[in-house]
Amino acid sequence: MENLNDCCAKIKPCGEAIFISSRIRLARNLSGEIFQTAISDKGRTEIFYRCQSAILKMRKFANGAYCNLEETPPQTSRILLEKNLISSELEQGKGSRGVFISSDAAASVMVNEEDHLRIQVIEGGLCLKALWKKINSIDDSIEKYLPYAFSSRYGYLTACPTNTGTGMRASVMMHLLGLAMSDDMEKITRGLNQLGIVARGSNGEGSDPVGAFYQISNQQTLGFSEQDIIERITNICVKLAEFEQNARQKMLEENPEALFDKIARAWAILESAIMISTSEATECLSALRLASDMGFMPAKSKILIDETLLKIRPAHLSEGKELTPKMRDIKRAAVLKSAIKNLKKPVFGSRKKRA
Ligand SMILES: Nc1ncnc2c1ncn2[C@@H]1O[C@H](COP(=O)(O)OP(=O)(O)OP(=O)(O)O)[C@@H](O)[C@H]1O
Repeated sequence: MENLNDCCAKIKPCGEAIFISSRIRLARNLSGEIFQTAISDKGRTEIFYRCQSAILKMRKFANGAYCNLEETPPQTSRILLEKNLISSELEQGKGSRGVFISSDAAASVMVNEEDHLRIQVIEGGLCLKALWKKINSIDDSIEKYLPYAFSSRYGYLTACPTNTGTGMRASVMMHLLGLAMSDDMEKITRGLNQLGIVARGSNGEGSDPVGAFYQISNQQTLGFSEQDIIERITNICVKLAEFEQNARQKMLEENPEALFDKIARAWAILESAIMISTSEATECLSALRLASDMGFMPAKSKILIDETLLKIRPAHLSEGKELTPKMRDIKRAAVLKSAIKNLKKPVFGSRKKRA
């Protein structure tokens, strides 16, 4: 089995433009077993070991890394959370629970989260169709060893009824700063809800869309096939990206001063702050991301910007040390100052015709 840190190091931001990353997760439970919400500690531990033995029969997980969250220091589990390898529900949960990470770090299986199993795959860009093939094959392999709770009428049975059916959430993380700056996101979010789609913040359920990073995913899992859901989310995300491009273009034509001011201020803050919070830093980096997309900074700046967005998050910043919030804010400002030195300052005179 691989070392957890080496495995995590394989996760690298890829500097995509509007479509940052795609994710599919499947919620699965073992047939005849009590759901997490009502199970005893002993029952939870038994489920954990049953799942562990099945998952480790697959080479990609046996050669990957494994983390038992009951025995893991919070600094390590926070790193896994910040890398999106686990959810906050698993991180904050109690009792026997853990995560198995594949050798390429692109797939992970959480055990004893809200459901007995939460299988997930993540990749950069808009690629839900390819991810579906991948996760479907992982799901089939696990099912060879673990019989799933399944009803021919309802589909996969889950701890929360909102996941029953396919048990699938397909999501795309998008950078929608143009729409957010034009105050259109509230209207769009309402429209999406009417279509059974939800726009969450970048940290998932209940999180704020700091920096206009939105995660677009399906709300409905019952009555549709997996392919239908994937096609629907893909089409909607393509449409949203079109709206975003239009919002950027409109801003440039009708109110360039506001756009340039936002970017210039972001640069100035990152260059000179003495202490800075994660959310303020994320907002500023988000503005530079937009500058890079719109041709005011080199396109390749996005790789460094995305790496920095991860580096400034609390657990990554602390590097295993106990830092107070103030110490973190001071260190974050220093990290940003040095990152900025490797970027070209935005120039507003020259730009590509269209982002
Ligand atoms: N497209 C994506 N790219 C990268 N990370 C993602 C993406 N979608 C979700 N995530 C991450 O996955 C984690 C869980 O997200 P979320 O809470 O929305 O879903 P869930 O736990 O699968 O669903 P549910 O709310 O139904 O239990 C979060 O940390 C979130 O940042």
